[in-house]
Amino acid sequence: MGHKLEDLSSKKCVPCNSKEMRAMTEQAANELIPQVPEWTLVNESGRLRLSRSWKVKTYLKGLEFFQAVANVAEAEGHHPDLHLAEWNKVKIEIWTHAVGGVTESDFIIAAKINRLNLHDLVRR
Ligand SMILES: C[C@H](O)[C@H](O)[C@H]1CNC2=NC(N)=NC(=O)C2=N1
Repeated sequence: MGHKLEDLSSKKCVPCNSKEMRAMTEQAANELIPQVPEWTLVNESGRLRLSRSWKVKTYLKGLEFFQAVANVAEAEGHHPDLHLAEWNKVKIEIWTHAVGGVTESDFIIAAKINRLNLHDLVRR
């Protein structure tokens, strides 16, 4: 990945309760979004979050997917919202509850999720 203005996936999340934690503006978030392909920025009544959906091969593979994401989340101390609906539809939403919006930590987690090898779990 070279040194493309600090690859997000090689950064660490900062604690959500840290003092310098502030929600990003929509403009700042839009500038970062190209660095997390397939994620979209959604505005839920003024609160920004990152969202991405996948179809998994089986219900159990959905849970395996969640376990892989949970391992990233625990390592970073930053925890995405995990949804599994209609047996094979996984949706992950990431936002910083503590500030009611998105922070760089959310982008870092999204970048790390993008690097998971999900080949065996998701439908093509
Ligand atoms: C103290 C600790 O950092 C906080 O409780 C964390 C845990 N994980 C978290 N995850 C997310 N996504 N948002 C938070 O505000 C948050 N808070």
